[in-house]
Amino acid sequence: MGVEVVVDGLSKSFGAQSIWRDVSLTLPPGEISVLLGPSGTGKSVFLKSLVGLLKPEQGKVVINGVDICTCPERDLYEVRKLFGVLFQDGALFGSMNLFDNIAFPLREHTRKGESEIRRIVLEKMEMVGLIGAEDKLPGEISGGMRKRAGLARALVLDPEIILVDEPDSGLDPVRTVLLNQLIVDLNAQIDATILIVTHDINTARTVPDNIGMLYRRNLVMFGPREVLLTSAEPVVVQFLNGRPDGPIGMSEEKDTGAGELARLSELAVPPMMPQLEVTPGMPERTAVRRRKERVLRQLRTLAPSAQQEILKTLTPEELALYGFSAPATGSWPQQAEPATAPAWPQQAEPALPQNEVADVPQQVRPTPHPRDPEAPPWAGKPEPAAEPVESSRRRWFGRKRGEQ
Ligand SMILES: Nc1ncnc2c1ncn2[C@@H]1O[C@H](COP(=O)(O)OP(=O)(O)OP(=O)(O)O)[C@@H](O)[C@H]1O
Repeated sequence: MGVEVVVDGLSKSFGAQSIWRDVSLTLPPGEISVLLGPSGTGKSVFLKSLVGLLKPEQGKVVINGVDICTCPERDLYEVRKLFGVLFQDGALFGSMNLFDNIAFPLREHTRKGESEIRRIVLEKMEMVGLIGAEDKLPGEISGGMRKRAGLARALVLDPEIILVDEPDSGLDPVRTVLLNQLIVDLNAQIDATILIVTHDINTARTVPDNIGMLYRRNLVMFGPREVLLTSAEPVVVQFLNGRPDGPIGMSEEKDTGAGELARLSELAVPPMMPQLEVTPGMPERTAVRRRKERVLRQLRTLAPSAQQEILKTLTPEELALYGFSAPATGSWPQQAEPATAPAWPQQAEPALPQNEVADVPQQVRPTPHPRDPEAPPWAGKPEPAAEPVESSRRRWFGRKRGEQ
């Protein structure tokens, strides 16, 4: 199974330019997460910081107990072996054919013989559908093939963490969906922890288990996909609807007028789309079951709209097991206290320690846009405090790290 990546209080600047500050999130092991954000918000800088290519000034990135921001170079070298990175353009060497490009990390970082290298390279090329293209140069193939070759190269060292920078850039919608399907299938086969950086709405809505969003130098949120995809935060609604009016503008520092926000508040949050399933014949994604257990443990801390979407994914047996009653009329949720601590009948692992449950608020970031009358216009209209939805949204958006 992939390893957990814990990011705690990370801040990065270039000179006087602050890129993002105090970013905290945990990439759950073996799950697929997406980091969204408008252009220039520092998504690629975040990926490079995770793999130790850039050094944040503050905070930690802890992987297998090693803080890669402060560890000695030799420890960083070891931790980096856990990673496979697919850069935007595939980052292939133009003068090498695909076979040699994909074999490169094996020849550089291992002592494997050429026959073993050949076996591994062909296995990975088959996984990404590139068998037969071994002798092609990167300049002779399409953008989609280059991405797949980059993915094959990212896989040859059997990574436990895969970082993917904008898999959709330069691809048509069909190739994008095919690449997304490939990533989901790969996750089923190797159970690696995957983080995808993108601004493609369709990818965000269909691929990940968890979604985060960077905006104005802050991590607006990070958590189960249902939270962001049902959020009514103006910046999220604008982004998911791909609208010109709203807090996001050509300039990062755009001010939003009241009229724009009013138009935005009339927009519906797009309905949830089903998550991509693995291709028939592939192994199941074991991360799906682990995630379900994890998310159900934190269910009551989530916004009601997210709770509803999560409960809809449960079978009647799971509803009964977790102490939720099925809706009589199709309205959700009818949530009761679970009779017992959640436990799957087939669960082999011991019950989680208490503090693991207490970790949940670390996923819940305070909003940089507090909804009060003093807030700037882009923060949106304050809603009546008595509304249960609002109070629950405050619980999701307004919680400080460490608060229960
Ligand atoms: N090595 C660097 N030195 C100085 N500034 C940098 C460096 N790398 C990135 N930046 C700056 O950091 C900011 C964020 O860049 P980044 O590429 O991470 O954004 P992004 O969110 O990935 O954008 P896009 O979605 O357009 O790819 C930009 O202003 C960029 O100019």
